[in-house]
Amino acid sequence: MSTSPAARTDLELVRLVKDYGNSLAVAGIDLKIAAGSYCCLLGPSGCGKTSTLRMIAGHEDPTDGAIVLGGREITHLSPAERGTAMMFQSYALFPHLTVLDNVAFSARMKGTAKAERHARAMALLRLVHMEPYAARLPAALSGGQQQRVALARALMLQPKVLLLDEPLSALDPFLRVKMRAELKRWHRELGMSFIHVTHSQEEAMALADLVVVMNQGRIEQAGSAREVFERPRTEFVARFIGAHNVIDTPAGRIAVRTDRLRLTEADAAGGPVAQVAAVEYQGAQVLVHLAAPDAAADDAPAWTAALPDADFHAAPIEPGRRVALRWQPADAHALAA
Ligand SMILES: Nc1ncnc2c1ncn2[C@@H]1O[C@H](COP(=O)(O)OP(=O)(O)OP(=O)(O)O)[C@@H](O)[C@H]1O
Repeated sequence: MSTSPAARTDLELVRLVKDYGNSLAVAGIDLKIAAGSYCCLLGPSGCGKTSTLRMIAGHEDPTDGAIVLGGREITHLSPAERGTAMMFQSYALFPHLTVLDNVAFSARMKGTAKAERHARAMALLRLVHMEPYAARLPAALSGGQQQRVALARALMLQPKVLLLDEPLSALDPFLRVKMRAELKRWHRELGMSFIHVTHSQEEAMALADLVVVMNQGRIEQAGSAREVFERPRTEFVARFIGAHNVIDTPAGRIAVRTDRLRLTEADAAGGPVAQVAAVEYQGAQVLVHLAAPDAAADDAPAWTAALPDADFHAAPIEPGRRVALRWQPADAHALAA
């Protein structure tokens, strides 16, 4: 499905707030999501990502601010009127209805004739490779199959934006990777925006064109996966995305990727010094975990250098050794205070 540029629909959140009284879940966020994007709202438990998604869906009333879809304010419209559809974590299929009737349910509520709604539901089941299961009840499906049906059911509403609340969290790790590829394919084929809530940075990096990192009801950084990974804006983002070191320097706090950190003799002039706490062989690279000089014995290592295996084996480093941390100036990213 492709749309002309004029028909492309942005979703915009304007100073959006959700205050539950005892907790400020979303603290006034501004965000623009281009039509056709795959956006992941990423952050730890309690950061406000589900509240944000539920406000976009119309399942939660914002305390303040606005939600605009394609130039139309939808802040206070009912879920069915706003051009969004939500796929829930639990899939929420009706247990007593067949797969076909589950998918066709919203059209039945709207009074669409049986032949037409069944034809549309079948076409969507074909899209998600579930056509052979149309007559089954949900209990006779695997988790991955139920999820496909839930997706087809959400698509029946012909949304401009599909909202996915932790869609992969109930699946085992093997199926999760498989379904990740499926989500990407469906997104490409359907051309609508997907907004996907996750606490997994790996999932967000694999799927999203736009990664929105949230912390305590605020957006820490929004950008492409590469931007967020290569130039984390804050210490929170650097630590949450992982594979970064946060290092204090005279010029301020910086982030340096673990694969860009190099180790030299500790008596070379200048730079932070560390003690090798542990060495972990990982095949293509070797992780050297480093303790700050003033660390207590049971502190977690402060930094990690991921060294190419050939470099490590050419000059092996033993635990207990004192080393200096080195990096190229271009690999140091200043972090906002
Ligand atoms: N219905 C509610 N009533 C009161 N407080 C709530 C309600 N829903 C969420 N909260 C609080 O708002 C904050 C944000 O919750 P939210 O569910 O949006 O975060 P989240 O990032 O999606 O977390 P999780 O990954 O655990 O679902 C939390 O402190 C939570 O306890």
